[in-house]
Amino acid sequence: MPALTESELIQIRRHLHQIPELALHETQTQAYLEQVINALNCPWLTIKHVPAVPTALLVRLQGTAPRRTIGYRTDIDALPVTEETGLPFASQHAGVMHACGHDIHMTVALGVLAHFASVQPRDNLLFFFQPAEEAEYGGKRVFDAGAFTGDWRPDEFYGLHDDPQLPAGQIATRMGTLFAGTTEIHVTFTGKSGHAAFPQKANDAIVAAAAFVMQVQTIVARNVDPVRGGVVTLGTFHAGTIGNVIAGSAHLDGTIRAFRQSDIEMMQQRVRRIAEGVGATYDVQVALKLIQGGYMPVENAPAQTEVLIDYMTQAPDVDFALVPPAMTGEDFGFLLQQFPGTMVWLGVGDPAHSLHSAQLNPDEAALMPGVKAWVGFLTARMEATHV
Ligand SMILES: CC(=O)N[C@@H](CCC[C@H](N)C(=O)O)C(=O)O
Repeated sequence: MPALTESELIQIRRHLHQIPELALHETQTQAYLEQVINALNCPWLTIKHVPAVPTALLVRLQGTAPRRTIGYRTDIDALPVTEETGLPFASQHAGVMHACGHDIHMTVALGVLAHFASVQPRDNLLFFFQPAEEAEYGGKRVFDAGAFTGDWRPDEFYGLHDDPQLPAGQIATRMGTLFAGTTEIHVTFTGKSGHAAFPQKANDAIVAAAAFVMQVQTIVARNVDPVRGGVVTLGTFHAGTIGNVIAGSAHLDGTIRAFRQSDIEMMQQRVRRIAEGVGATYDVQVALKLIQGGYMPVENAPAQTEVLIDYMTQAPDVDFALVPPAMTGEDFGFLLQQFPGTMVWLGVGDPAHSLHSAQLNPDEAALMPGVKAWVGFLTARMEATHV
């Protein structure tokens, strides 16, 4: 049974692109992945489901002479973004889009899996199709459900994320920290609604929330070591119904980011203190939730990353670059705390658009080089005598 051709990869990617689903709701995506995997008809392949996280999918390939189990993880969820690409294969799910390129990630994973379903690997391979990367920390949920135990325990774990700023097909990573750790901010300020003409009879939640927005900007400016950096972004602000009614409540969502866990904890503490201060100053009630879940900093493990960089640098058909760390988050950071391994970027050549853009249009020319780089690396890794 042959591995997937470039046109088959493109067909798969376009199908996945049309059926994006939000975190923990990836039922159609999971069914399609299983359909493609079952069609491989591979006798050394086993599929496992995780009842506690029903949209997760684990696939194990039995090795011929295994000395270890090598894990490869891809995320499968999408974002609440309304697609604006105008592509003929654009999202068919209103308000949901693969705006972070997880359709590309899944397709590369299927390409690698299909190769080792046609050429039995020497070591065992574990493919993890992970729900809920953008929110709800699916990697940690599946780990906590005990899915990575016994024969399903990887000795090392690898994964990729696409990067529109890099040329299509380029692989890029670094030793040490690749991505930030993050914490979601969810906060509601509750005051008292009333007539716009009588502010003295009401308590304006928008004014309190606006003060919060401005004050948290001081965290990066005044509390974080400027050499290390950090991010506090509030991405939503919902309040009020009409211009002549004072809003009784305001809800905001955002994210805290830094490369060190100690900085993240300090920033969480500052957000908490500022929210409490705003509550006291403006006499509003504050309901604050800070959720880190599994979004730990993504730390590439020294031994595996050195081997990977050596391979990618020397492989004649791999375009490889060393890159600085980025403030993107990834719950693969949690899995890399449990199992040593490496995350890389895969360039998808769309520099006009960032990840999470409604117009993101990754170049499909990245698919085959992505598959080949991983097949080459995993094959070399399985031939190596050292662990
Ligand atoms: C690669 C990527 O874009 N990941 C997301 C992860 C989000 C984590 C969490 N929901 C948060 O918002 O902090 C990212 O936004 O970086």
